[in-house]
Amino acid sequence: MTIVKAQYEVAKQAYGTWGIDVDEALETLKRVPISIHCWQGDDIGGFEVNKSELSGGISVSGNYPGKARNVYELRMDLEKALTLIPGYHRVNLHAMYAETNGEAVERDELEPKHFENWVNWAKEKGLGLDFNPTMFSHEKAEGGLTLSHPDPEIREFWINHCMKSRKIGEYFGRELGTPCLTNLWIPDGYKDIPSDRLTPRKRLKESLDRIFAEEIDEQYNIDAIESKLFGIGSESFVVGSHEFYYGYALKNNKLCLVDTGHFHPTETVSNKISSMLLFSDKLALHVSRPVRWDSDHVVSLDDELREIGLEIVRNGALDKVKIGLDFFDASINRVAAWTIGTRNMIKALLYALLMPNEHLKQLQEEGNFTERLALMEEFKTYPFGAVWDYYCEQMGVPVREDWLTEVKSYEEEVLLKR
Ligand SMILES: C[C@H](O)[C@H](O)[C@@H](O)C(=O)CO
Ligand SMILES: [Mn+2]
Repeated sequence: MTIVKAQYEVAKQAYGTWGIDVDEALETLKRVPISIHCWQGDDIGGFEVNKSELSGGISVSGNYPGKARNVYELRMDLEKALTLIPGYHRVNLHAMYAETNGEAVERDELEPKHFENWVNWAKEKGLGLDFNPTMFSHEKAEGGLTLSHPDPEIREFWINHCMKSRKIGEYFGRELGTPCLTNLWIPDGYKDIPSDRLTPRKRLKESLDRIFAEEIDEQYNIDAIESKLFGIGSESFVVGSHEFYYGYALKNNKLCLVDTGHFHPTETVSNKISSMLLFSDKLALHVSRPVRWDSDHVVSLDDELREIGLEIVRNGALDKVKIGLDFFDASINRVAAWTIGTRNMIKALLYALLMPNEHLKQLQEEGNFTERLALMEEFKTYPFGAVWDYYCEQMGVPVREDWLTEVKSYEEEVLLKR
């Protein structure tokens, strides 16, 4: 028996005394896909022929060597990261990762054929794909407005891009046998206090109605809309606020996507999940780590991440919440960034699966807050790490920090030669 297995057996006993079936928890965990965002690998550059500077009020800092310079390198780096992350996952693409054979193809002309290589790759690797229209880093988004722009021609361009994106999502879903989540995030907003909040919101609503007019089978494509409180350059007003999209999603049967960095600094997404799920069947997450602002730091196993995991698990929502990641750090090795952030997300789910959730709920119902707090605290030092290590071993990925050795060799052999 390996040490990892021996420690696992001890952990199993500890959790077993609380009626927690650890083997079953691992079986459940195996079936939860995380949508890994491709854009960590190239600092949200994309590979368009007529590529523009990053815009839309999002920003990446750092110049760690080895970023992917083309789609082949990006896929290669993703493959490396996937060998270090336990489980079966998805990759989340943006329209700006289209492959157009050196030809400049405008975003409103993108088609499934421009993503054929991604689909073939996903088939080969057994991955699902998710998608996003790219509504920034483009001359037509320079003023910070897209679907709510006062100019109908500009709106038309972005409406068409979104309609094309849904068709690409449908293609992914059809080809891969797992529905693609096509998520729409737009940067639209104003730096300073607006004199009219309603008109841009009316225009955004009309644009969305046009984009979603065509019914697409949810077996293939599921639409999501992502809100935001503020961005760089849209500090005072964002057209697509949470209330706006939540209202739209409820009325039009769309998925609301909540990004953990898109709220007021003291407002938590973990506290929204139960409310939102009382009114919608599904919701989507962009798990990020805002440090004082929507800074998109690599996800850490902090209190909020654990709380998100707990809210999903204890409310029986593992198949209702589509978990995606959204962070980008160019100051560290990018393959390591994916590995750290994704492993942490999975750890948070495992942590939640190993809690005596029903018992804790019961204590709360009984008003026994002393025992509720005592147990929640004691479980923080239960041998969760031993179960995690065993999961990694069982899934054929490096245990504990062993993955770092692999990232270091990959850095020397591949990344530093770029
Ligand atoms: C690149 C992503 O689409 C982007 O990060 C968006 O999801 C977001 O969160 C913007 O702040
Ligand atoms: Mn996001």
